Amino acid sequence: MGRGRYPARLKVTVPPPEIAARYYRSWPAHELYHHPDRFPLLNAESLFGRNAPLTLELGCATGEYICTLATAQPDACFVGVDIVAKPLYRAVERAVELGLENIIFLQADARLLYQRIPDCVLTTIILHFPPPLLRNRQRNQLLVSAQMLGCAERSLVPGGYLSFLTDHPDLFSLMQELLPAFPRLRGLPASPSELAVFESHYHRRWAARGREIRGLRIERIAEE
Ligand SMILES: C[S@@+](CC[C@H](N)C(=O)[O-])C[C@H]1O[C@@H](n2cnc3c(N)ncnc32)[C@H](O)[C@@H]1O
Repeated sequence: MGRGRYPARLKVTVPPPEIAARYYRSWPAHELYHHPDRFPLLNAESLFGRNAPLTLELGCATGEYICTLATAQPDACFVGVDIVAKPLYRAVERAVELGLENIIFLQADARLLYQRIPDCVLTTIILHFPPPLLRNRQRNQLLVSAQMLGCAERSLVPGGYLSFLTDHPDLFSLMQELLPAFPRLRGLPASPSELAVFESHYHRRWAARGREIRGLRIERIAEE
């Protein structure tokens, strides 16, 4: 199995049209790259038709974690993004099983989405177990990047935060190296309870193998 992508053997079915219309969107990379204005802005108003706190998960895979959050916070809105469609079909099944009305899954390259996120619209960004750096030349494919942090600094509301977890020491160091360039973001160590939330496949997987899980709660601080 690839280290960064979800298992190709995952058995899922494409959601029927009426379910897909409710829970699933696909924004093709080529079109998003060349014609970003053809896509809606990523905020609660345009995606859910209401003004509500919005949480975005980057690389949500089968949506285990974000569905747990959406169940616990029915008044807030949630968007799970993944570049691969198959795990998102499973995420949609999960949302249907749970009867969720406050979540959408979006198949898109997260790195092309940042430009569609307005300022100060997100209360939380989740980045748990993003793919690691495998080779140096893949550096521009990383989700841990200055581009992502620039988006977080701009799009999080003051007091909002980015939850970052990884089992990969190099990715953790990279995040720490990048952070000082963003004066409105402050990285705090993840609390023991944040590190112990085993609500995702990869969290359980790496913890079961005894890998050390590192995390940061990166807060968007208010202007002076
Ligand atoms: C290791 S999995 C982690 C999944 C989940 N967050 C968890 O904790 O179990 C990384 C996920 O990131 C997704 N991913 C990788 N690059 C991406 C990108 N550029 N945009 C969106 N998703 C991406 C992969 O498809 C995969 O589902």
